[in-house]
Amino acid sequence: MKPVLSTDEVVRLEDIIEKEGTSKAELMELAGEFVAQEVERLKPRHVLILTGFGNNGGDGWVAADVLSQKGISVDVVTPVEPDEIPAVLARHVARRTAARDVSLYVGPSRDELSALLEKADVVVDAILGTGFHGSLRSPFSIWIRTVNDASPVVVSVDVPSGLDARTGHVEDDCIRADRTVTMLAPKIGLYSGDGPEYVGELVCGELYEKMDEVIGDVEHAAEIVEPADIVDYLQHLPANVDKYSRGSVLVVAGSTQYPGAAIMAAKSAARAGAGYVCVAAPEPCANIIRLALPSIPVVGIPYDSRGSFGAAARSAVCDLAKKYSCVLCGPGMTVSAGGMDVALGLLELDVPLILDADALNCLAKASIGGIDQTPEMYRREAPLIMTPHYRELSRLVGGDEVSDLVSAIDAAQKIVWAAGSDNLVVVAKGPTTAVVGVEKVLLPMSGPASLATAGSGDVLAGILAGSMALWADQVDIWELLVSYAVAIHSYTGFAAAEEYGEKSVIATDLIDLIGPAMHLAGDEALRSLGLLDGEGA
Ligand SMILES: NC(=O)C1=CN([C@@H]2O[C@H](COP(=O)(O)OP(=O)(O)OC[C@H]3O[C@@H](n4cnc5c(N)ncnc54)[C@H](OP(=O)(O)O)[C@@H]3O)[C@@H](O)[C@H]2O)[C@@H](O)CC1
Ligand SMILES: Nc1ncnc2c1ncn2[C@@H]1O[C@H](COP(=O)(O)OP(=O)(O)O)[C@@H](O)[C@H]1O
Ligand SMILES: [K+]
Repeated sequence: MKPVLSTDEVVRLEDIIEKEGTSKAELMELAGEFVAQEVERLKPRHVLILTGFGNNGGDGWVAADVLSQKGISVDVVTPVEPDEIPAVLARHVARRTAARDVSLYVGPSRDELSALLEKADVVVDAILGTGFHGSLRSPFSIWIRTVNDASPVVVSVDVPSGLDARTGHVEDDCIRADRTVTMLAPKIGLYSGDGPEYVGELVCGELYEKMDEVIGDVEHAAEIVEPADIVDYLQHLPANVDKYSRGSVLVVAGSTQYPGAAIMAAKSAARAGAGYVCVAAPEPCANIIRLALPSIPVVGIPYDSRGSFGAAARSAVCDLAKKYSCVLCGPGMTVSAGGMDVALGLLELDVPLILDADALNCLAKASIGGIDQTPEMYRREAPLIMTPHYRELSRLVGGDEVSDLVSAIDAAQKIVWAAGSDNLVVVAKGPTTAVVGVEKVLLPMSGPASLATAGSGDVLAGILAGSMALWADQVDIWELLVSYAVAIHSYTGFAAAEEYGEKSVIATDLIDLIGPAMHLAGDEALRSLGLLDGEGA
């Protein structure tokens, strides 16, 4: 797994590295050299480097120096003369570079900049990095708009200029990069909010050769889960399994209004590997589910006047639930008094439990001011996985704003820290999904925007339930198993987008692609471990 840091922790890391004997001036040289190396890969003849007032610009000046010494023609744009650059380190490297064979343009007009952009094969954006805050000021607001209008090939240094590296928020405008070369470790803002829209391909220059010795001394905002990290869950089934030893899932879901959610979740659980899946649904919708899923038994449960779980549902569901390796509760069940009773009843059982969708809305309704105020409601011995999207997560914590990855991680941490249990994981679902436990925040591979379609969450909940049933006995770190399920869901998104087209994917398409998604994940894991060549088996 690869760490992702907050900007404050990046500063701490730089201080630690300095204490270990590598100065910030040396880091800037290494950063500039790394940028130059990444730019050189693109085989440009003419490079335009845009620099700002700070050390991000310093990286750009070093890159200009290195590239010009390799015989590449380099134009450097700066807002002020090198002697007037306020940041000391950046001023030093700017003066040095200005004396080399580069062409300098101080404070060019928009037309002059457009003309420079036209000449360039590659543009290096070293205008603003982690020091950017507030609203974009002139001339950078004009430069950024001019660059984006010209749409050249852009390599951004550390962070695309205009992106807040703390939150991923873009207030006014931001460089749209083809590649972002980030330094030391990726910043959380590259994954949050608007970040993924602007970053392009992300490359990290670790710069410091003994990074392994110091990275543990700073707090990680999150860790990226790579294919090799989930390889344990991609193994073949042992030959001697039977349908029960593969693990069983009870899907407590559906209502007259939303039988489809139960169908999708149950079918996904079976496709994800559970040997036996059963649905417990309000009696009036049980037949629809039976007809849709011939391989899955459906138990009709007492219901209310709206066709949702009724007053007698709790004991019926809880009696059944005890027999399963894992219970998934929530998809399509609506928020009803009976549903709330069912969710609270399941929390009291000693069975691995996934609460999704309306089960979470029921919990939110059962609490005043957020569930983190009443952790006794969800603190338990057996594993509990909650899978809220941003709006559900906001409801769970009493209405706090949850609008991006950073605020979603904050909200999820409130929930897990209040209970303090190792077996509790909140899956904060969004364009980038965070798997949040008491000690770890994991970022599994994200899927395509095609996944933003109604019912996609029901499929994820099913994949998670099937995976939990299959692997429950072999889990050390619940966050990792959950990350595996999120990654498989992401791969179904890519496979479906390829088959049906990005905009045409619907949630039911994802279900039959769970198997192919496991193959894709397996190939990628083996390839990253050097056990598979080329495009896969
Ligand atoms: N230190 C190290 O070891 C290493 C650092 N590294 C590099 O340093 C970068 C961080 O450098 P940094 O801290 O100098 O900040 P940086 O992003 O250049 O911006 C600061 C300048 O921008 C200005 N500015 C701010 N907001 C603005 C706005 N809204 N609109 C307009 N201007 C605005 C701000 O002005 P001020 O707010 O002070 O008035 C100040 O002049 C980091 O991203 C990485 O690339 C790497 O080399 C690795 C080693
Ligand atoms: N823009 C996006 N890019 C990638 N994945 C996304 C995007 N938007 C949503 N998703 C994923 O799609 C799923 C949507 O789940 P959810 O909102 O619960 O859907 P539903 O309630 O309709 O079943 C989540 O797994 C989420 O991470
Ligand atoms: K930048």
